[in-house]
Amino acid sequence: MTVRILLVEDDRALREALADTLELAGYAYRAVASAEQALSALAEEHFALVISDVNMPGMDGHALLSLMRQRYPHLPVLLMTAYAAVERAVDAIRQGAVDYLVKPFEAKTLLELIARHACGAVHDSEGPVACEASSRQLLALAARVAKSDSTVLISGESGTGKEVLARYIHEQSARARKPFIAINCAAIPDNMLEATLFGHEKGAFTGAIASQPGKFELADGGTLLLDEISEMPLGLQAKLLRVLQEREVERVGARRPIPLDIRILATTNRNLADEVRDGRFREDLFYRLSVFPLAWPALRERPSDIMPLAERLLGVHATRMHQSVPRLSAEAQACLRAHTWPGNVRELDNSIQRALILQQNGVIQPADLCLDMNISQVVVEEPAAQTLQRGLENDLRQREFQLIIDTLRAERGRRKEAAERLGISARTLRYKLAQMRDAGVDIEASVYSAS
Ligand SMILES: Nc1ncnc2c1ncn2[C@@H]1O[C@H](COP(=O)(O)OP(=O)(O)OP(=O)(O)O)[C@@H](O)[C@H]1O
Repeated sequence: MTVRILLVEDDRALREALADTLELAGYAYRAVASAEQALSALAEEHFALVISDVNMPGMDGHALLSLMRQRYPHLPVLLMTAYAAVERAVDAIRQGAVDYLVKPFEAKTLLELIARHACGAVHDSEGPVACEASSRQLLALAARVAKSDSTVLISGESGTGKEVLARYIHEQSARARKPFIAINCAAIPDNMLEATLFGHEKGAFTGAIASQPGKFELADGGTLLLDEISEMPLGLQAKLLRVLQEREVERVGARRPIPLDIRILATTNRNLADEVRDGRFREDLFYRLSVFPLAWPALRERPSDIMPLAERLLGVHATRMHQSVPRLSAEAQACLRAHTWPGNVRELDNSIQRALILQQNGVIQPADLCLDMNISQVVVEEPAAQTLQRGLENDLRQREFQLIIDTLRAERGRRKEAAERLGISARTLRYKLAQMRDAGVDIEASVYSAS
């Protein structure tokens, strides 16, 4: 999934610093110094997102934004504004910018906004969706470990996407053109698991009317995924350990070992170390499998993945159902963001599929998602655009408040210095602090509390 970003900033030092941030985070980008150059770049290639400064000589960021809105209505634009121009940021959002950043900002803030806005546009691309910073890191790590032949143990709650990650490792490996075989250890009865994995010779047991290769042999040259490995009976664990050590397999009822060239991946939604401690999982096998452990966090711990995943799943299922892709209403989006997703991505997947069936007129409403939550908490009784506008303005105010608190903290409460740092007069700062008090912010407590 390559996300290409256009960066527009006239200040050379800042442009280079931002470009470094993008590069380190693994984004492809093109950096230009003016709005005019940005328009030529846009005419030449496709970008998933534009990040633009507002104050630039020649055409400014607002003029660039309105031109982009006309020419590329679906292209998300993030504006970077100076503190003093915060009021205009509200205009920018009205004009169609997806968000704005108040300078100076931290790299982390920039990357979070990119994740939120650039990745949603890629629902038709391949590979796992990973927009939250932690997910991107996990995927980058998986891509690196894929190049080796190391055994990987993927852990995570049910439905977090462990199998998706396993496939990704296979596809990124030198074995990509060879088979990927997955077997769910929990879904096969104990007495069948051995023959299914190892294969059997004719007559090895009642009903074995012909010889049959096992999953290990079928995966030869490729990758074998042992899903829910914690459910494997202890006796079989010993046999599996032998296969991993010897790199050969013996069919049930056979004498001759068959050499194997396979890579093993395993998943678990239990804590395997606990299973070892309680005597349900062999310690030696645990160490052999977890040469390289990878853990998918629960979906609620990676909120920036929710919307991009919802968009991807909408695209996938709508195409499968020969339907055009409906839009998620602002209220439905708020519901998706607010839900805690105990069933992780699988629950989101189910919810999107239900919504595709229930939606009317190409717009998904909260009720169509059938989430087990109190929808009235999320839906405000006012038109969607107004709700959204109010949300953005609140968000903007929150960030302004936070910036003031952070600056006061950095200046150890000295107002004059803080005002200077913020680029506003001491009077404006007084006025803003009064506004904050009115809004219920305990300024002293916030500034002097441990951060
Ligand atoms: N990062 C992702 N990008 C795209 N789709 C995903 C992603 N993660 C999960 N999915 C989708 O969510 C569903 C559940 O994923 P998956 O089967 O990989 O989860 P799991 O952790 O292996 O679940 P279980 O523990 O129940 O076996 C699948 O339909 C999968 O396509």
